Amino acid sequence: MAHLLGRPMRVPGSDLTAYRSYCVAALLIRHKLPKEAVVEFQVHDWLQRTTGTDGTTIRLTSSKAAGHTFTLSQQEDELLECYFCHVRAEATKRLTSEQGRFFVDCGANPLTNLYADLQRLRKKYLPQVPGAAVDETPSTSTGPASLPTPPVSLGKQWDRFLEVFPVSLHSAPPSKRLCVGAGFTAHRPLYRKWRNVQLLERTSYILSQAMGRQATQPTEEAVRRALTKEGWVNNTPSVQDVVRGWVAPRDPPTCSRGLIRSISEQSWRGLAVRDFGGEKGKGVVATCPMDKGDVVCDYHGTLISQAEGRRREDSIYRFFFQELCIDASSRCDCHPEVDTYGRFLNHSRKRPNLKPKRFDLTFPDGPRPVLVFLAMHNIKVGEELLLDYGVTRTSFGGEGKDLAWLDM
Ligand SMILES: C[S@@+](CC[C@H](N)C(=O)[O-])C[C@H]1O[C@@H](n2cnc3c(N)ncnc32)[C@H](O)[C@@H]1O
Repeated sequence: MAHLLGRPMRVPGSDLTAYRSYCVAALLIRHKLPKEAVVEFQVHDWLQRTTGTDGTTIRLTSSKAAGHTFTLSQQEDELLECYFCHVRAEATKRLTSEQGRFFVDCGANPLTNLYADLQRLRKKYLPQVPGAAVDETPSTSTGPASLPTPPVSLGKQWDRFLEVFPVSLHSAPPSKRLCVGAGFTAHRPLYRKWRNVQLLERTSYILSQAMGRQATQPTEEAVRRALTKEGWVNNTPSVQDVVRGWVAPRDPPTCSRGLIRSISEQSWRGLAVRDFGGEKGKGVVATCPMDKGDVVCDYHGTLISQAEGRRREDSIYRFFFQELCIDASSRCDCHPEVDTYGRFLNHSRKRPNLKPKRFDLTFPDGPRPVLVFLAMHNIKVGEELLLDYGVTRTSFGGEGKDLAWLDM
């Protein structure tokens, strides 16, 4: 599915375990990480990579390596991105809680024997993949400060490349002449990455076309028809890759016990807080594909009456619904160590993908209403989760303020 290391590798598929392990191994070897640290990567730390700093920066949060940061090379970035979007997303789809697991096996268990995996992989892949050798030269570094960093800031270049040459389903990749003309002298990795992104978009588009309304696994014939209709000549996903890319929809969360647990433990899966910078600040993005109707997370805070909510000091973190208000201005007493997701959800009037819904649930300490957000349609990995706040300028103190974001 993705073209990595200069030749196509099938992801996901029968070699899923091997592929996943390859990603992990590449990282471990390059950065000499203790495997415990890797297993304890936090999902949102990983996602900080998208904030546009130099390349992809990962921060470790485990007790042994807390505060340890390193930067990925472009190849590692691609490997990890593919692992994250396809392999991990598929493996963790049915988990109710990710529990901070980052590298997981096909059963979504944290990886434990990474080096043994690596040995098998080297035998399996390296003879077939010229130039894919993982750099195992012992590092001269003695600590986090001297870990290797890539020579060029591809993260930044990639952001700019995308602005100049946006990826769409039908566009042709930019030619070398165009790339060089636009100032991208080291254009090859950017070009390859551009094609990978388009391939992924095309795969998921064809899947959506071929699946039909029942969202059942499409037949090869249906995929072939959908591909023929598009008439793409290059960078076309194979029929088999599209079919393999299908993931069974999850059961709708009718079980209130599951919902109560997710709320009580704040164990929402497939979410990450991302800092968009500027006035927008933080927001929440999907790290797993979500299906229409999924409960994404709750709005967690102190439940008070509307009247009390209005009396409280002006805060952007109050959510009013029906006769109630949830105040999430500060961290809640029940999860003082967690930044809960709901309070970071940004607004969109024109393209919301979440809608709020009230449930009246009976918790161990008694009944109470909760406010959760449901996916309005299927959501892709990396998509920002947005809801229509349903507010006007006057709700935010009215004229004089720059509230252009309310119209987005
Ligand atoms: C509940 S907070 C959302 C999280 C917030 N972005 C943060 O970093 O804490 C609501 C505030 O986020 C900002 N915001 C929400 N949606 C936005 C958007 N689409 N564009 C820019 N800013 C937005 C506004 O400042 C708003 O008052």
